[in-house]
Amino acid sequence: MGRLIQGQWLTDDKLAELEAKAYQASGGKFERGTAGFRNWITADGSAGPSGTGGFKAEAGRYHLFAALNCPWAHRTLIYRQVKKLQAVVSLSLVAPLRTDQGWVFDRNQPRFRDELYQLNAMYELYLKANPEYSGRVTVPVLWDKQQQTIVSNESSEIIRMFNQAFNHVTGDTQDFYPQALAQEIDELNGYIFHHINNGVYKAGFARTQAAYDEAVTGLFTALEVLELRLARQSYLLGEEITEADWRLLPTLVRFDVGYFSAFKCNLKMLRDYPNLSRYLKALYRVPGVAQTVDLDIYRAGYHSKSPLRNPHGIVPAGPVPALY
Ligand SMILES: N[C@@H](CCC(=O)N[C@@H](CS)C(=O)NCC(=O)O)C(=O)O
Repeated sequence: MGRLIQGQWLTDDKLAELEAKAYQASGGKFERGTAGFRNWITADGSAGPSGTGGFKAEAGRYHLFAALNCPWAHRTLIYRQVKKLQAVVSLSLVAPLRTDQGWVFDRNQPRFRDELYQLNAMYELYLKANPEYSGRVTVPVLWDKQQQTIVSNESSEIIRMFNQAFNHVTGDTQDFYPQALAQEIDELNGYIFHHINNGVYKAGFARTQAAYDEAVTGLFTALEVLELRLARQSYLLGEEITEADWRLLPTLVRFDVGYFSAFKCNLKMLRDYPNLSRYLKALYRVPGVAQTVDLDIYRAGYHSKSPLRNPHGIVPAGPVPALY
């Protein structure tokens, strides 16, 4: 994996000591860091809730860097489809497997080539934005071709920009974050992030039994809560799809093929929940969404070789998911 420290790429062996100290300080719990670039694209270029202004929504100006296997990047890919931004915001996909150089592109596979700058690795993009950058090199990244810098590397904010900043460009006015539901969506997002989106990682990356037990209990309790909620209504907030649904989908769609075995989230499979399964299929059928999903990549990605979790890199054959 590795990380940039003052503009230098450091591989995992050099970082292992640093990381072990962080786990020691947290009692074996996995703790997620925060993203470093937090500007906003707005319809008129005025500043958003954080960062600086100057990022006006314009066709052709911005580029999204994403990984198909990354659930956070997945949100942004979904929004690019459902908000009809394919022709407005261009896209590069990294190869769906992290290496000791972090996320890299693959010139031999057209799907995973960077046509914008012919980059070899994502860290080169971070260095283009800031040659002295220190921190994790994460996807997704929303890039401004005009100012040659990163607008944002925080998926929860990129989807809010995609939700409305480009409406005048695309003519698409669907609103997945309506003002009247904003508070309820935020509260549910917080709950789902803590127990489900990040809950699977807390289970999978735990280094003590207690940390794993806590995460897995929280995760399955939350799934039961949502299962009950979906007995009364089609989507999390009622009969209309909202941001809360789009943020849940990437975790649900990876559950049976990835988290169940690779992260030991195995009290139940997602398919054992009738309402969540029906709900997942309904979201999957929204035009454009299926193109953002690749179960074989998830299965291979979550079971890739890892000295801690899967030393031989054996990819399990099942389960065969029932998505369609
Ligand atoms: N805050 C970020 C987190 C994104 C994130 O953690 N991405 C992972 C891939 S799933 C990543 O790129 N990790 C690289 C690393 O941690 O070095 C977001 O939600 O956009």
